Amino acid sequence: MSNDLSHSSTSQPDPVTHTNSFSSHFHSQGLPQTAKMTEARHQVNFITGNANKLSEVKAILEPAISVTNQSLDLVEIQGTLEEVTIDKCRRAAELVGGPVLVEDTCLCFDALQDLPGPYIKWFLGSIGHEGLNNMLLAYKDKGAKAVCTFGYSAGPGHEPILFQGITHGKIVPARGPSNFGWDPIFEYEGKTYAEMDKAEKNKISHRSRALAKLQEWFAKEMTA
Ligand SMILES: O=P(O)(O)OP(=O)(O)OP(=O)(O)OC[C@H]1O[C@@H](n2cnc3c(O)ncnc32)[C@H](O)[C@@H]1O
Ligand SMILES: [Mg+2]
Repeated sequence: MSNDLSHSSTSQPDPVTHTNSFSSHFHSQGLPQTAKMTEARHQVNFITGNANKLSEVKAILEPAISVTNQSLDLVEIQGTLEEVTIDKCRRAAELVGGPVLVEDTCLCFDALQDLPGPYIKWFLGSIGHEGLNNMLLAYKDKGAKAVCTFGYSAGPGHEPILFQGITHGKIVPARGPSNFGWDPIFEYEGKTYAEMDKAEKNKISHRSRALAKLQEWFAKEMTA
């Protein structure tokens, strides 16, 4: 795929186990001391293999926060979207040996109790836009949530902090260019994401809503 930044698989550490409830990871619930940033204040190292995600994150965060990127092939566990992001973030921090930002995107169908959710990549790859529409044929309700969950870790051993953004829309037959994932079948206020220009999508997207929370947190950290 042209938007895939992955080059090769990287050896993975053993899975990290944790006992904390993920709700304590959300930034709105207080900042753990361990999350204080040091020299990485105006910079994040975004670990993703997805070039489209990277370009949206850069468009939204830069120039205030500079974004570097490493494309690592991170294992993604099964679980809730928060569990997936927390685990991904811990693995990334271990592999990189420093501060990291990761992100996991879910597409949740209201009629299907939020499935495919974190497994949307595999559904999209297997059955495509038409198949995803067909999954909802039996239901009147075509509502869907695009959910973006960023995880920031100050480094190995530092608990991830989560920033989540949600945009409600509906699933429609594909309209617009097929450059980025399921953009052509996710409609928000009459336009699919794919029919919007980049700036328009970045104003209302699940990703920009999550990044607004990250920016707010960074701003507080810088004045702390
Ligand atoms: O390396 P990572 O960051 O994990 O990148 P990825 O492409 O594997 O991404 P995810 O694991 O988060 O899987 C999400 C799927 O949804 C797609 N996707 C993510 N954000 C999207 C957006 O804003 N619009 C359309 N499709 C999107 C993406 O291409 C994947 O198929
Ligand atoms: Mg992925």
